[in-house]
Amino acid sequence: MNPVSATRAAHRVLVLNSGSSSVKYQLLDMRDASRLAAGLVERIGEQTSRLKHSCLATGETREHTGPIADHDAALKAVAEELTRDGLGLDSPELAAIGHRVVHGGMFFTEPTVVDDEVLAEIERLIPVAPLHNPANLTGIRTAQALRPDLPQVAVFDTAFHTTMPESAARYAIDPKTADRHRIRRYGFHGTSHAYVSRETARLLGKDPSEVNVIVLHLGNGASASAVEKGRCVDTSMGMTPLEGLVMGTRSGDLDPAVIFHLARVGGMSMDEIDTLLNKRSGLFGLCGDNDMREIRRRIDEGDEEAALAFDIYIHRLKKYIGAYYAVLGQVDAVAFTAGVGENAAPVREAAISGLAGLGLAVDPELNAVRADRARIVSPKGARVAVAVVPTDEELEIATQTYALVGKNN
Ligand SMILES: Nc1ncnc2c1ncn2[C@@H]1O[C@H](COP(=O)(O)OP(=O)(O)O)[C@@H](O)[C@H]1O
Ligand SMILES: CC(=O)OP(=O)(O)O
Ligand SMILES: [Mg+2]
Repeated sequence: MNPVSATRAAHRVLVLNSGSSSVKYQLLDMRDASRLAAGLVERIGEQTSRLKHSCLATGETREHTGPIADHDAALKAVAEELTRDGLGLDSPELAAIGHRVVHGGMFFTEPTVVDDEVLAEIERLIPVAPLHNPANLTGIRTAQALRPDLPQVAVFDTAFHTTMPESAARYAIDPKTADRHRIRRYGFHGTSHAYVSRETARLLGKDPSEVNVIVLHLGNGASASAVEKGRCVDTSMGMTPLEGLVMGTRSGDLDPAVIFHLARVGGMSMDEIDTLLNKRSGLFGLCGDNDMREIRRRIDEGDEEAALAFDIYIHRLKKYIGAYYAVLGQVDAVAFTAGVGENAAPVREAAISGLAGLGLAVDPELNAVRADRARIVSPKGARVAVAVVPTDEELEIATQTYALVGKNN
């Protein structure tokens, strides 16, 4: 902890992680990085929206169901919950509000205090992040309206990946066309990849500058990254969060000609294809379920459709582990994180199986342990560690926000 910050009157940070139909939030006390309140608003825009709020100080949890029309209404509902706990946004103890912004393009390589120019640039990037950036913008604008005097800080999913070499970031298309339309690999989930690669180094008792890590962020959206001595050198998501691994509802990698074929021969419109690949593909498209828990349950009951979806998911994951092994040349750890990575032991086991030639294995007993802490699940003395490292995007956003606001004070 920084002793200067400990004496600051304003030491709380509210973090807003606005997704396309949800808002996750946390209020943290940055003197010890403890969580004061946390919650989630889901299914925004539907009749059955749900707000789940926990106050860590009192141990109280509240849940409301009912229509929440948009992100603006969602944020106002969150502000009311915080006020009920005596943690309202009007508190002088609040130092800043940190926002996850999914697409920062090439422009934003670091967390940034929001001003009109920053807002305009996030807005210009909407065409390459149509599901995410509009929600992030609404979050920022509503927060500004509630506390116009407070610094609003944007923390970009893309920032950690801006260290990628051109050989990894460029697609093999004519550079003039690419530059005109800002087509390149940006990568996403960067806050998570940064946090998890650092925590993995810590777990190994090393400095991040001493280790090479393959991070597998497997949530609803999923991405892999190759992190060399603390810097990202490749990642599986591309210009948008559609490329790469098989995800909950997104296809990941696909022959681009499939799109021409669906349009020309299948008679589908571009919007229909977009919806198909982003919202009705991946695990959901393959077997009708996007939740790994449900897929495992079906497999246990002998469901072949679910088993094939699982195999396709694992095959893609294994390919990326191999690819990033080759990109890095030497690997110290493979780290599994996010909802699936942290909880689904069969996914870790299947993805690593058969990779003993690369020095990779999981110990079945260690892998079966359920715990919230970072841990190694490879056999003792293995050449490469396989680790489970819980991600904490909200803590990372709060830390970056507080550091920036402190610098500017
Ligand atoms: N116990 C579990 N076993 C297997 N999968 C799980 C478990 N808990 C959560 N998951 C998976 O995690 C996913 C959500 O991950 P999360 O990182 O919260 O995603 P996101 O932040 O993208 O919404 C769920 O869809 C589910 O598939
Ligand atoms: C960028 C991205 O895919 O985010 P999420 O996993 O939250 O959808
Ligand atoms: Mg997530």
